[in-house]
Amino acid sequence: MASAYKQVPGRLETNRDQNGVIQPLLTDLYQITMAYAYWKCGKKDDIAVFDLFFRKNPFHGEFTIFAGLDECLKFLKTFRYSQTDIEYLKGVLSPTTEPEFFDYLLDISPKDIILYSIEEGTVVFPKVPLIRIEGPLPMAQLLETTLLTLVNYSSLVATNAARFRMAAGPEKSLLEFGLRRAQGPDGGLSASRYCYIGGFDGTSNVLAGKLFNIPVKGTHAHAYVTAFQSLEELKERHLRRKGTEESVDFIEIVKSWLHKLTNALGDFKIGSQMGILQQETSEGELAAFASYALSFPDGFLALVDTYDVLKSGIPNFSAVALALNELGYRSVGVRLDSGDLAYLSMEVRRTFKQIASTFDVPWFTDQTIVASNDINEDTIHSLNSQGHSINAFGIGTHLVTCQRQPALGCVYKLVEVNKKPRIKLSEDVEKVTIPGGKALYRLYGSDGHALVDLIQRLEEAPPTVGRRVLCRHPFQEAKRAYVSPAKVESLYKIYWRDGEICQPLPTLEGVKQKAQQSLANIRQDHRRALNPTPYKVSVSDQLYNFMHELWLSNAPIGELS
Ligand SMILES: Nc1ncnc2c1ncn2[C@@H]1O[C@H](COP(=O)(O)OP(=O)(O)OP(=O)(O)O)[C@@H](O)[C@H]1O
Ligand SMILES: O=P(O)(O)OC[C@H]1O[C@H](OP(=O)(O)OP(=O)(O)O)[C@H](O)[C@@H]1O
Ligand SMILES: O=C(O)c1cccnc1
Ligand SMILES: [Mg+2]
Repeated sequence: MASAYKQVPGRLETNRDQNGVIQPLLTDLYQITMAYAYWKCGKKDDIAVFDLFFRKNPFHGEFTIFAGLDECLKFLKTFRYSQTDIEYLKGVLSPTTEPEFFDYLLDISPKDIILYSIEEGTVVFPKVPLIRIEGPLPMAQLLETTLLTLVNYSSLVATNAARFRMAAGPEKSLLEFGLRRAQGPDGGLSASRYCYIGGFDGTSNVLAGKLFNIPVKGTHAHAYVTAFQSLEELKERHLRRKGTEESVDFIEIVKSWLHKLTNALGDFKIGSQMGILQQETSEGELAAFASYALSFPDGFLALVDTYDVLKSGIPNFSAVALALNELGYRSVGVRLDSGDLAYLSMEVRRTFKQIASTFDVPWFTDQTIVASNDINEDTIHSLNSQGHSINAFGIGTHLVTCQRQPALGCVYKLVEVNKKPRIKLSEDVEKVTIPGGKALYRLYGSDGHALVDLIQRLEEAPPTVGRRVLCRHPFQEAKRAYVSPAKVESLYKIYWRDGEICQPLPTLEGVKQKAQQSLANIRQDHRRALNPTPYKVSVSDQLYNFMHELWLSNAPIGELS
């Protein structure tokens, strides 16, 4: 896998990686057949404008995080058909294809393309072009599928991650555990990268950590626990007292702590049982925990649900943690991977508190409780309403597969050719495109929150602070409002021109921060999980009239008989 990623040396980017699978042939065949037909009928130098946008926010929500731009730009930077690509295409296209077309393809590059885009990480809304591509029609057409594949899943999973973050709140640690359940290795890598942008703190995916500089984190699996049956199996039993050369028999200390715990907490009602009883703990589990602690005395975190969380996992974990403490090490906590996570986390916390006061180890109360097991956004909301004591969530399947909505419907539509606007009509009004190249502004109210996104024609003067501007619903005539913005933000920048990236690109960390800031700028009611308020996306009066005139002139008048 690592070799699928290659270093891309660049003027503005250093140490950035590009996924080797992203190349000009990673597209749909029809892009190439259309390019041929454009070329053959004399349209190769026509100048086209395409908009990339989506029509509906995912997950019954009212916002989306725009992601994938960095990869789109790297795709432009490396876009070249290789000799073997051309040989392959010669075998795929019809034998009647003129040979000069293949010379044209061999030579083609995005040097005459201009790419305008919203900044990666920005909160975006339906109908708003996220990216605008201007340039020779065949080249602009050839970019469609690849740009869509780079933006669609990235934005979807970043949005999903942002929703999990909002559900969990800013204090909880969120770890992405999805690689094993993702849609293939590339889906897994993309998920790790874009979940980080959306607000996760780390991933268990080691390659993602290396490639994208994301913190890698993890615990251990049930296999590690079931690999042990008794303390006798442990070949290594010794641990150094922290900061000294003194080596002591750690296993003896662990055993004595289990004794102390069962003596002291014999009457402590934990769950439905009357106390911690040594005969109910699993010795194999104790051996697994002790041996893991010997390997990671400063980072000990145990998976406690293999046999019975309250009767075995927690007593065994506590014995090992207190033995570590006796030698100067601080354990980290536990992971719960089954059962009622609200109830168990509360019982575990209560037990930690009791142990903390019984043995005068106040820090023990705050040992980390990680929860995992098929967690989705609703589970987190439900846990919040029940009350729980979980500090960190490990989330895989539902996060990376975006179970609630597996695709964001981003599309790429032609809106202008040779300065002449194009409109795509549809029975479904929502599918009618907004013609021509457009400018985009986010207008803010005096409380600092975004009020509306305003799309204008390029030749219009930008809205200005304090000056009333008419914002119209793009399709419903009666829906319109005046806005006097307290702040106006122009959302497009040119990222690609003259064959190179022409903006400094933020780091992944920068994009992550942008996402959080941008989310904070929209009102809470747009962000809430249940029945959020739609954010307004409007067009200027001039654009409204322009598009509706074009609509009428393109819609054939029927004849009834
Ligand atoms: N308190 C809770 N409130 C709501 N959902 C919960 C709560 N606790 C756990 N869950 C969720 O309920 C589901 C329980 O799934 P399931 O019954 O398959 O697992 P389990 O029996 O606990 O564990 P396993 O089968 O993995 O041993 C999981 O999706 C989990 O995230
Ligand atoms: O549940 P997810 O959100 O996908 O999170 C990832 C899961 O991966 C591991 O399970 P494992 O593969 O060991 O299988 P399990 O379901 O039997 O625990 C881990 O214990 C989590 O439960
Ligand atoms: O580190 C973990 O606990 C982990 C990693 C991947 C999947 N499930 C759990
Ligand atoms: Mg599991």
